[in-house]
Amino acid sequence: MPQPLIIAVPKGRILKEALPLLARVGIEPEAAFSDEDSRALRFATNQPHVSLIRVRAFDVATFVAHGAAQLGIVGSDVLMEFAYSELYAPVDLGIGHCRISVAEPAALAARDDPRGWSHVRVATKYPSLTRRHFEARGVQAECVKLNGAMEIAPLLGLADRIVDLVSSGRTLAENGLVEIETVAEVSARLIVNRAAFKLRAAELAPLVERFREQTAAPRAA
Ligand SMILES: Nc1ncnc2c1ncn2[C@@H]1O[C@H](COP(=O)(O)OP(=O)(O)OP(=O)(O)O)[C@@H](O)[C@H]1O
Ligand SMILES: O=P(O)(O)OC[C@H]1O[C@H](OP(=O)(O)OP(=O)(O)O)[C@H](O)[C@@H]1O
Repeated sequence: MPQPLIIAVPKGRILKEALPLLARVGIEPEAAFSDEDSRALRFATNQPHVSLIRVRAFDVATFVAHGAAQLGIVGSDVLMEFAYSELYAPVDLGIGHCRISVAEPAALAARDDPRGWSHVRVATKYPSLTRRHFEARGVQAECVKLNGAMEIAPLLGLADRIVDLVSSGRTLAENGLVEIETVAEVSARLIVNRAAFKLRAAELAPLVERFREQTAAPRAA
């Protein structure tokens, strides 16, 4: 019997796209996994030694970095924020596409010139990435850390600007904000605990390859 293998996947948006990908790789969770009312956190799969844990997006990286899970699926936004050295991210899964952008109220944007910024106050879920982004162009960023609903912060005077995920742009538009610049393009990645990848190479390397093949493979119509 092989050692237990735990794969961490985020609740929320990526999950919907991740499930068909996992199925193509040959991993199908028990029915309760897709039941949003289920309070269980760990789920069996069609492979007796493989289980899935369903955790918050940022926590996927933490579970895998500490070896509590061997594999995970996580947005590259999370990897850019934490830069865990214990994580190996070998496959861009081509799902969860969006971007991280700087945005500000439309009225401010009308008279603003980003080239003149020397200091900005930014509400964000990504303080580390935000500071690095602005530092690289000589701007000091003072960050107010929020965990969601960043788009309301400028309207209430908490910060002038935000750094957050943008996909359709609808959330920005509905809150009177406009995108000023893109910080990075985002997509979901397969992550592997580096120590596990070395110690269990015979098992994990072919599994990583299957993810790579299924990611590259054309989708059935
Ligand atoms: N609008 C979007 N379009 C595409 N992908 C997105 C979008 N928003 C988030 N993502 C991706 O999905 C991941 C999880 O985002 P989601 O918004 O579902 O989590 P969350 O609700 O903020 O997480 P949590 O509540 O666990 O903190 C993000 O890290 C990002 O990679
Ligand atoms: O450009 P859009 O298509 O409007 O998408 C962007 C929104 O999607 C994400 O939030 P999500 O809806 O996942 O909720 P959250 O605030 O709980 O993270 C992100 O934080 C934005 O608020």
